[in-house]
Amino acid sequence: MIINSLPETRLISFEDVLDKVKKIVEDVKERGDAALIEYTEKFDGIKLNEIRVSKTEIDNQSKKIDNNLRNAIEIIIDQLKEFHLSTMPPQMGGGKNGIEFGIMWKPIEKLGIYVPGGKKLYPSTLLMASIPALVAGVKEIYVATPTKGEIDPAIAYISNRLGIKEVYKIGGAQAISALAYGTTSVTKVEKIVGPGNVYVQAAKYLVSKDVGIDGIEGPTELVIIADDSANPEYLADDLFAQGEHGDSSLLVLISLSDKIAKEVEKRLSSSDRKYYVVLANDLKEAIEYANKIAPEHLSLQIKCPREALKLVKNAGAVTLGNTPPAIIDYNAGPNHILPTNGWSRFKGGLTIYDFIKPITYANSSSPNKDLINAGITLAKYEGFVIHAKSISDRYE
Ligand SMILES: NC(=O)c1ccc[n+]([C@@H]2O[C@H](COP(=O)([O-])OP(=O)(O)OC[C@H]3O[C@@H](n4cnc5c(N)ncnc54)[C@H](O)[C@@H]3O)[C@@H](O)[C@H]2O)c1
Ligand SMILES: N[C@H](CO)Cc1c[nH]c[nH+]1
Ligand SMILES: [Zn+2]
Repeated sequence: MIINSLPETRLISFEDVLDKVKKIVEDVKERGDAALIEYTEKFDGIKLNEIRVSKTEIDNQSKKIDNNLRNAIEIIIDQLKEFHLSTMPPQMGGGKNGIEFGIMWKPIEKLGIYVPGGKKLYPSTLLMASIPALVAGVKEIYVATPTKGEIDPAIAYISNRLGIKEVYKIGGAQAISALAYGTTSVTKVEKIVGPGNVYVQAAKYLVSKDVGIDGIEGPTELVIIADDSANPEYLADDLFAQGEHGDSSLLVLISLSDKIAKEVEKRLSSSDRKYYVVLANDLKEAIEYANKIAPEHLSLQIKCPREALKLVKNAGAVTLGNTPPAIIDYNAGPNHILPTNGWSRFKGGLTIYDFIKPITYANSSSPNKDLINAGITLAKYEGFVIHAKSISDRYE
């Protein structure tokens, strides 16, 4: 179905399932493994003997991938590492008025990664989350992913290759609750990252009062801005491609050309899912529309993508010109774990900064007198006389 207006809302929002998910999260928190086993049978149709994947299963499944896939994974590991290494924070800090100040970046100790696996397989997501985590120095990574019985061979291979500590055969809200609160089989973590459907994201939202989360990365979103230089076949391919994730994907074409819009619509009409196709009067208006949607993926298939890039305010990741958005999903370097539901208004995709914490410090034996007095004055103004005394006793 083609809709010739901008989307007003996302196709499915996690608010629609919050009540249901809350029950699952609380049940797992209370009953642990028993609840995990029940929900996995109910939602994934799998009777689990063991929640944690054994080392033997990981080793045996790893061996099932062929050389071609193994080489592809190695090339992608290299590419992602290079990108994330290029974003490492420089040494920061300095001093003023006799105070030495600085910042120390420390990795999160125990990290949980959710790797989706309901409708499709996502070993690529395991790479996208674990590589920046490892570059950032995270030592213990725990992975939850729904299975069809045995662990997927590529996920098993990557887990071995990257030294993932434990892998659990659980998905959905129950997996998020288990990582957040711990069960007999599942290790409690400090932070949970990773994309997934609305159940997964609603659960992340609910547990975020107790553990860190990376944000909301729900059903895939793609907005393309195209002009008459774009290839209608590529445009349709890109929309179809992100539609592969499921019916909840939000797919939007903002066209500066009536002819291109019509040609793409012709191609899309063979599909029975929702596409939004709208015309914009000029590039400025097209970018305004995109900024308002604040999509996960933004593709600028126009003559002057670099100029347009400067006007982009809200997007998870942007591909320029003919670059296919799917290259971000697999092998460009930047992350495919990206904010959805308009969250790109205030956050970006996953980077090493999701895995390190800044710990600031200050040190001084003889600060400048005016600075000392400024602190004492403000402390007294606030009524914190002992704060003031603790400063003046040292330095006055
Ligand atoms: N934004 C991003 O960065 C990004 C990246 C990759 C994938 N994605 C998105 O991740 C999603 C993956 O979704 P998926 O469903 O294939 O896999 P998933 O692993 O996210 O979800 C599967 C789990 O959902 C739970 N579930 C399914 N139906 C349920 C129901 N009726 N009630 C309660 N729980 C239920 C089950 O527990 C199941 O294990 C897609 O929407 C895709 O677009 C987003
Ligand atoms: N497009 C997804 C992010 O929304 C990422 C992905 C993984 N595999 C294929 N695509
Ligand atoms: Zn994709």
